Amino acid sequence: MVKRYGDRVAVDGLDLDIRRGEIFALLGPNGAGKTTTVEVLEGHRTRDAGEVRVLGVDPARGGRRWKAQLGIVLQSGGGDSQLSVRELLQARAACYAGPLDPDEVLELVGLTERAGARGRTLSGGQRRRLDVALGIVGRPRLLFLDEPTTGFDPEARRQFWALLRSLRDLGTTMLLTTHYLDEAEALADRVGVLARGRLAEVAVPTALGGRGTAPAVVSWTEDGVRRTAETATPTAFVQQLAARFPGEVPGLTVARPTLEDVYLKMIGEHA
Ligand SMILES: Nc1ncnc2c1ncn2[C@@H]1O[C@H](COP(=O)(O)OP(=O)(O)OP(=O)(O)O)[C@@H](O)[C@H]1O
Repeated sequence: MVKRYGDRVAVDGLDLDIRRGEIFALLGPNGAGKTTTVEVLEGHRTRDAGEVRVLGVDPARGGRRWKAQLGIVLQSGGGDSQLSVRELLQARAACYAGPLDPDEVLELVGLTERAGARGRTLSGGQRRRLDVALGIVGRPRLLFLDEPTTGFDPEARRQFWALLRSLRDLGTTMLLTTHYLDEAEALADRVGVLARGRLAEVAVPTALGGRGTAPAVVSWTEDGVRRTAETATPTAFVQQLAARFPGEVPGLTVARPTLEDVYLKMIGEHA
């Protein structure tokens, strides 16, 4: 898929398959083309070239029945309304042929106690939950989430992850964009890294950038100095190291590259 804005190529030959029932995280620096990609898939933007199918349909030609199978979690859709949380959700549910029960959705996103509150009196995290509730009440087969947990406190983020996992268990396919690599690691079945409108790599989070086979870094403190060594056989290395010390090896850690490490390296190479 190709998308240009004037002479600027925002998406440059993207080739991507998202599997039914998976959570796919699209990563990439600001301006990499994530939002543009998602908007083309949603049918909100036209593309300049390439073939795109979403639930078997070209988004440029998708009709109402196709649209009704998509859920889109926008950045704060209902937050400013005078309507109550329940009324907003009931109004949205009425747009669909086979919606979920609005009260069950409130329960699922943890907003039951705020059902009577006006949208604008919700906290930031509660608004985001409402955004998700609005996105899923139509029982979508495919859910798009654009940076869903921005502004969440750590506990709310964990709860939100659990919510997305339970949606996956119900069979919902999800495409999310995020700048939080821990979020991608915790949630995604696969991640794709976009850099300058091109896909640098698609992999399961534990294998991205050769992470699964990368050497381990062993660190310890010896004679008051912090030492590190890279090794493909950390177990043998630590055994030898342990033999040199009478008890515990001071400050011992064994680490593999984090998702953030490989991501930053990948982005650097594609800059
Ligand atoms: N409507 C537009 N008109 C012109 N250029 C645009 C438009 N929308 C996006 N762009 C450009 O296209 C490129 C990709 O933007 P896009 O918003 O898709 O990136 P992104 O990966 O979602 O970034 P972010 O992480 O900041 O949300 C950027 O260079 C951006 O300036």
